[in-house]
Amino acid sequence: MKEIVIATQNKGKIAEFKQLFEGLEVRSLLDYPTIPDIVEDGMTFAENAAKKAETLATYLNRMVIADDSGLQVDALDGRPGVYSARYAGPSKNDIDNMEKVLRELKDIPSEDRTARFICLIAVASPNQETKIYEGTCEGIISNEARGTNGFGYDPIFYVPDLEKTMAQLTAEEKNKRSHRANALKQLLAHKEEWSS
Ligand SMILES: O=P(O)(O)OP(=O)(O)OP(=O)(O)OC[C@H]1O[C@@H](n2cnc3c(O)ncnc32)[C@H](O)[C@@H]1O
Ligand SMILES: [Mg+2]
Repeated sequence: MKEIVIATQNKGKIAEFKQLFEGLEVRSLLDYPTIPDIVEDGMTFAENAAKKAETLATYLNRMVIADDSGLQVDALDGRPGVYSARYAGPSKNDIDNMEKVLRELKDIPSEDRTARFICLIAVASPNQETKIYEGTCEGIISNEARGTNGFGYDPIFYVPDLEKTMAQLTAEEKNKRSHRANALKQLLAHKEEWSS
């Protein structure tokens, strides 16, 4: 395998997958601008990941992977969850999304600000059953945004054992422990299930 296609338009994810799949050519939806938007109308990360991977796999007639991911905050009953990208509205603005979470947690003490990132990676190939792998990463929602690395909710996601937010980690540090890295480890550990 020389090339991997990932059904995502998210530049933050693409940059991480390029590092995680070191040595492989990584292509994404940004390389296929004529493909219509894939509507993420699933109730779960798994459904959305499968839909993104299967849509592009059918279109390109080849194996494609997709990542559906998000933030789950315990004090918010799991929100933003599958709505993470559009939590503060359809413009998918990271700052607005973080501000909304911080506002909703305003009166919540740090011991009750537990949260996790979740990533579901789907592998789809024409005429084959889609396989799904999961990774998580535990943390605490900080009181303010800190750091400029990464993307999405990284500046408000505090990693207790490193005493930094995810956005204060280098790409290498994030890629050692992230939900995406953990899902990818599962995918690679079960290669026999999807490679043919
Ligand atoms: O669907 P694609 O095109 O892959 O891009 P997207 O940004 O819409 O991606 P999702 O539908 O999977 O939504 C995931 C959202 O969850 C957040 N998120 C996911 N992984 C993250 C990470 O590693 N760090 C911070 N936030 C993350 C971020 O807000 C993403 O936009
Ligand atoms: Mg999306």
